[in-house]
Amino acid sequence: MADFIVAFLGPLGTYSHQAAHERFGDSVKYHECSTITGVFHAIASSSAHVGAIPQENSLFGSVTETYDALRREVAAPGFVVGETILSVQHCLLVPQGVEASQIRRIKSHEQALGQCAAFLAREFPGAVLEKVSSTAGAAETISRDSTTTRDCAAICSRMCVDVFEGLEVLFESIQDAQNNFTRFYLLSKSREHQLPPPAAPPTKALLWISPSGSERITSLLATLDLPVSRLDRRPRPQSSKLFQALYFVEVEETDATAVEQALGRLLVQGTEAKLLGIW
Ligand SMILES: O=C(O)C(=O)C[C@]1(C(=O)O)C=C[C@@H](O)C=C1
Repeated sequence: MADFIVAFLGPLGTYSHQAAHERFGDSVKYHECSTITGVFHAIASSSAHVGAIPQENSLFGSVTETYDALRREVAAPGFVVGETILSVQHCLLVPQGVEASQIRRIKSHEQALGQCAAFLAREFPGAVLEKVSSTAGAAETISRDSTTTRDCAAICSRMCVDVFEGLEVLFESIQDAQNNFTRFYLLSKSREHQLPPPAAPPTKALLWISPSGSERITSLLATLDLPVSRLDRRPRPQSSKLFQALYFVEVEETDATAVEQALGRLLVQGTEAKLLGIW
């Protein structure tokens, strides 16, 4: 298993890193990427066997960058072969010695800023919120600049205090509800790639469907006739029709044969659709 490589949104200390480590442990190699889209590229270029990709948070909802990467990669390799769920507890980290009254800017991933919106409005109503590529990336920046920049904080995991020098925790568990979970897709280059240890028979699947001008998503879902558990809609700007969309459809309590037959029913009637994952 030593040469099984898992890609994640880095640097070390992100929730993606923790989710990957909880799922795969120490027996695999890890490959850091600087963006979520970079994780897709690592899979497509075979730099990694599997990527851990944040898909949905229980407080803030769908991870837009992931759906946009899935949308752009519709023609590229990449297949969801599993999922893993992580409990997310955010901290506010500052350079050592900095007090709350000094903070003017707060950096984090947009998901983390969104999950802490009530805390930020209550404690730091005047602060500038800066979106960066990851929570640990925010911690890395304030650590690197900590001697010169004393008005900046990062929202990230407590683990970042141990990963980056010169930081301390100012507030703990600052997300808008105690129960906060992020679900990650495990993306592989192809359907044939099995996850270690060998997976149980699949019960879930992900497809995209792009209704043409005359098709309605409701009738396409009726044709699909599978137990749909979630539906996400993203724009499809390259199409000729204004506001044309792609629908990401997740189904559960199903099996591979039922999914393939359902997809076949859409394709045979000329609907654009593709299987993006089965696990
Ligand atoms: O920035 C990180 O630490 C990530 O792993 C990304 C991410 C996300 O995109 O949702 C993962 C889990 C948390 O919900 C916050 C951020």
